[in-house]
Amino acid sequence: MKTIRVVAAVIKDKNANGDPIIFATQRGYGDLKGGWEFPGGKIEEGETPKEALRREIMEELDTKIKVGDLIDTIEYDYPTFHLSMDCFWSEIEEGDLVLKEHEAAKWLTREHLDEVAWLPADVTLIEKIREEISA
Ligand SMILES: Nc1nc2c([nH]c(=O)n2[C@H]2C[C@H](O)[C@@H](COP(=O)(O)OP(=O)(O)OP(=O)(O)O)O2)c(=O)[nH]1
Repeated sequence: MKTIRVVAAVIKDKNANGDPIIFATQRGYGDLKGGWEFPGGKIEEGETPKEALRREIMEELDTKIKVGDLIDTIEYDYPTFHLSMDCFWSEIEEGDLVLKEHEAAKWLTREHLDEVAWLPADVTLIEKIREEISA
């Protein structure tokens, strides 16, 4: 089975109460349309994962991000390909997260992480995020 290498940004901020919030986006096209994910996409030849992520977020959301630590690399078998996805904590550096390709987006607090229908590959990542922002 072919492997697709993807990078995803878990963009973190704080709400008015000072609670951490995470930016989730809903896929606007393709087989997985309607599913919720973290913005990002495929790594192109010659790019490092972090470079790929900055490029993707600029293309999809017209926003510059600062890419921080790796949260996890998700390995998941879809029916037609294997996904290997590096997921990074990220912060907005400049821009307003304009939805250029996605259908919708939401900021979620820890308590509301289960409110959206995540893509199947993202479910274990959500558990990890929940643990990491509980501190
Ligand atoms: N960006 C992103 N992709 C995810 C997540 N979870 C998950 O299973 N994926 C899958 C969906 C896609 O098959 C692949 C990402 O590729 P992509 O965003 O370039 O999607 P695509 O194939 O529609 O893009 P394109 O070639 O048409 O530009 O990874 C996630 O949280 N974020």
